[in-house]
Amino acid sequence: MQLSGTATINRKGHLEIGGCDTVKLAEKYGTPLYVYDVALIRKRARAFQYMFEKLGVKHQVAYASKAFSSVAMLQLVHEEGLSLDVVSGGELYTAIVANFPAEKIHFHGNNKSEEELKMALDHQIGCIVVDNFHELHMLHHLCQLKNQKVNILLRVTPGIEAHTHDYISTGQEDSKFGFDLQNGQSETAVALALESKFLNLLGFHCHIGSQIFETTGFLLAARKILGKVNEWKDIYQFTPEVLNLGGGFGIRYTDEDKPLPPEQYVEEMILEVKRETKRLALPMPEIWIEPGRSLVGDAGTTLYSIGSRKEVPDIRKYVAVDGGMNDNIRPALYGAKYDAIMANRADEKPKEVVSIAGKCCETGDMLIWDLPLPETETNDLLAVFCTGAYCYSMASNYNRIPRPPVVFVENGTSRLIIKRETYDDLVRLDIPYSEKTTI
Ligand SMILES: Cc1ncc(COP(=O)(O)O)c(C=O)c1O
Ligand SMILES: N[C@@H](CCCC[NH3+])C(=O)O
Repeated sequence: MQLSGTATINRKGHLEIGGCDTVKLAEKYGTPLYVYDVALIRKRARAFQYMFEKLGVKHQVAYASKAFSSVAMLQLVHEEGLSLDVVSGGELYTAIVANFPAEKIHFHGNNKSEEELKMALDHQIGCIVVDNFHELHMLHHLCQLKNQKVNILLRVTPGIEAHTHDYISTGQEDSKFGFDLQNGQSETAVALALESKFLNLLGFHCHIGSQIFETTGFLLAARKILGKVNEWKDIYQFTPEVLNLGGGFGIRYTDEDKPLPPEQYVEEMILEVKRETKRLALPMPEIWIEPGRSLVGDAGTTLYSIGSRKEVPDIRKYVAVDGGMNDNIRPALYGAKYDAIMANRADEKPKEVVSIAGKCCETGDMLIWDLPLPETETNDLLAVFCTGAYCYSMASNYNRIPRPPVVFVENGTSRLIIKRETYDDLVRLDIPYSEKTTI
């Protein structure tokens, strides 16, 4: 297995990330523990911006904070010059606490509440990505009440089947997201938005899915949208300032995955949009993108302590760790595959094949099937790679298990950025029955 970013194996045979020995990190912070390689996040952030700058194309690279959001993470994202995509009042609140510049925040979601839209307007965020007619009317009305104008993009569904898991495919016609591009919904939305003196229509957004390894779908989406723009331009005297092609760029979880470098996704998109706008004599729009997983996914590693073992003779060896579907729901939810090594004996050759079980009371709580490892012992340290995206952010307290802490490592220094939950945290919102509280 190929190590990512600054990960390496040190002279003691321990996995080291960001110049920090993972065995020491586990001693200091306990396990399970999420460790983020800050240098790798910075590298990815720069890689996504590089081609836009090289080719002189106006752009925004907005980090999709659903992948992993915390105050420190958003501060790092801002330090690297990115914009931000939020998808709920909670993600927006985190951005505000992190002092993220409001004008660089974009608000997504297929069912934003009135309260969430008011919050976005109160903070005068950069752009609201309007998903449906209900939201379009509600936003117009709220702006009218406040006598405030807001920038919007219309999220369109281009009718593209991305080659990925059904649950994370979003560009197909039969989707809960966006205005359909083919059946006239998008055109009606354009007309309504342009009629409103409170909605400043910047352009269009589409997001075709997640963990995508090729550029075809993105290019096809761009062509489809620009084709419609061309049809509508004389009717509405409107051409978009912004074309947002979403996120979804794939990463390597295991050696089976073959993602493209960030620069290639961006370069091909830019060239396609340039070609198509030239062909149709349309003005070149700004291009915005929204990478989530590809900015943080392989920068995250989860450290677990190995506990119990169970052998089913001639069938399987189960090795259990002190976390599982609470801190990484992806194997149970999507059948996602991960790679791992023994962090405290990373220089040893595999001696057995084991299956890594989580500690939840669910048969499906299996993190990795059939993993070659050196002979495992209780208290060995397992490092599961590529857990930076959609692991902490989708973590739960199922079985009343506290969520693990998160540390950033960089240049030999570790820094706690999210504390471990305590048992007290778990009961913090509980109201004892004995108080006879009535609502
Ligand atoms: C609208 C939107 N933008 C961006 C993303 C980020 O996707 P990814 O993490 O695959 O880059 C998502 C999630 O799939 C999304 O729904
Ligand atoms: N949570 C998904 C990605 C969802 C993206 C949201 N649109 C995953 O872990 O792969």
